[in-house]
Amino acid sequence: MQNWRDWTGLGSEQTRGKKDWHECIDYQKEFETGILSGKNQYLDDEFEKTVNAYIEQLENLSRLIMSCILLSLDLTIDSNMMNNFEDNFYIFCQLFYPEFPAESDDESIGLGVGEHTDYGFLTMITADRGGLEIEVDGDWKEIKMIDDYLVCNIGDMLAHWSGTLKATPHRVRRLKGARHSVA
Ligand SMILES: O=C(O)CCC(=O)C(=O)O
Ligand SMILES: [Fe+2]
Repeated sequence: MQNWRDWTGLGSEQTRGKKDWHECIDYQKEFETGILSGKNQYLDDEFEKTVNAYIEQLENLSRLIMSCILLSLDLTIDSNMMNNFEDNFYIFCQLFYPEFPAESDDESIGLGVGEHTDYGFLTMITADRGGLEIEVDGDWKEIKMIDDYLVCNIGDMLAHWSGTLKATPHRVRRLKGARHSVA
């Protein structure tokens, strides 16, 4: 494991004391020095190009969404305001959820991902099938995954920074069959 830029095995991540039933590979914005320094690890050069092209698109989309959110908060968008979002940080996760073992009575295992809010500003999710649920007024609602669409969740930092927006509580339920997502 190099500064969390690596593979995390099944059950190594926990939410609320329960093992999450997924494995993941994390990539982060790279820094030369400091606590977040470290290099991402890619399968090969071609894969590195693909991942970075996708991340660049997500960064552009995030800035666009942030400018819409600023407008909705009645904030004047000037270049100073948007500069705050130039020097960004991201974590890009490829997640694999294997089929949940039907017979398992292991109480240490929770869900695909247990209930949580993300700690960042925005999270963009795409997946090859459903399973993601968000909490609305105390009920869990399944999010339908639609081809060519992304799900965008508000994270703790944006909730705190805006003072009015709410971070989206979400989870991934136990699944029959495998699921892949990127977030
Ligand atoms: O796989 C998903 O749909 C969501 C993953 C997630 O909540 C996370 O990585 O924080
Ligand atoms: Fe999340």
